[in-house]
Amino acid sequence: MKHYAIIVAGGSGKRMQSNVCKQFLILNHLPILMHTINAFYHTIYKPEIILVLGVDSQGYWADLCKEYNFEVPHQIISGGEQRFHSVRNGLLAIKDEGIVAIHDAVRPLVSKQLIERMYEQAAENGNAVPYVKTSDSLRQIYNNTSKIVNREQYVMIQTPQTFITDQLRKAYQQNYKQMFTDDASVVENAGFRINLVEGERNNLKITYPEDLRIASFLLEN
Ligand SMILES: Nc1ccn([C@@H]2O[C@H](COP(=O)(O)OP(=O)(O)OP(=O)(O)O)[C@@H](O)[C@H]2O)c(=O)n1
Ligand SMILES: C[C@](O)(CO)[C@H](O)COP(=O)(O)O
Repeated sequence: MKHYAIIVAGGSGKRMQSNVCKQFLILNHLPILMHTINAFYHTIYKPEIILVLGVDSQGYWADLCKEYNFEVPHQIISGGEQRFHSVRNGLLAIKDEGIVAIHDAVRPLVSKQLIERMYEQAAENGNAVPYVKTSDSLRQIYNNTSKIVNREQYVMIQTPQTFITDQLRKAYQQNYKQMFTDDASVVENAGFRINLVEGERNNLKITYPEDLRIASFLLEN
């Protein structure tokens, strides 16, 4: 069975408010995206890596690879308007059957153990989607007010979300919907049951400036 990793790095990082797209920012001496690709490359599965990049970023990435002597083999595919379109473009580059992990470029702290667990669980169950419980209380907002909800009924979803190619290909034939904020939502809407697997608290998504400082601390400790 072949193993693939689609790393989506086609976003512009508006919430980070930096001049350089956040996936290229330096985290403890290495661009975030290189940490992320290395994490997959160093697993026992050594997946074929498909890197989805915005057309405007591809030259910059080539320069970074030279500057950092980055030699992990990867195929570059152009991104799309939304994350959904970027994933779909990456998926079109996969011709064989296998297991595909889809991962946000901006989750560089993902562990080797979590990636391997996701591939194993997807092989057994068709898909695997990592989650963590919330330690905060949750409220639902409506009509200018809010109401407490039962937090035991909610979990927070991470990546790598991992699927057998058959499920992903069927799911990504659908047209884009606003509710498709991740791959599990696309696959579920195509009629497949989602298999939740425990994720990792450290597997944070670098979204806001303070996340970069937290990630830097976690990497060093
Ligand atoms: N059209 C898009 C949009 C997002 N992504 C990727 O999807 C991941 C998760 O998205 P997010 O954290 O929202 O990144 P951005 O869209 O870049 O950030 P923002 O929403 O703040 O602009 C990121 O690795 C991002 O590069 C992508 O490949 N293609
Ligand atoms: C895919 C994801 O990281 C799962 O938590 C999340 O849905 C991405 O959301 P974003 O708003 O595109 O960052």
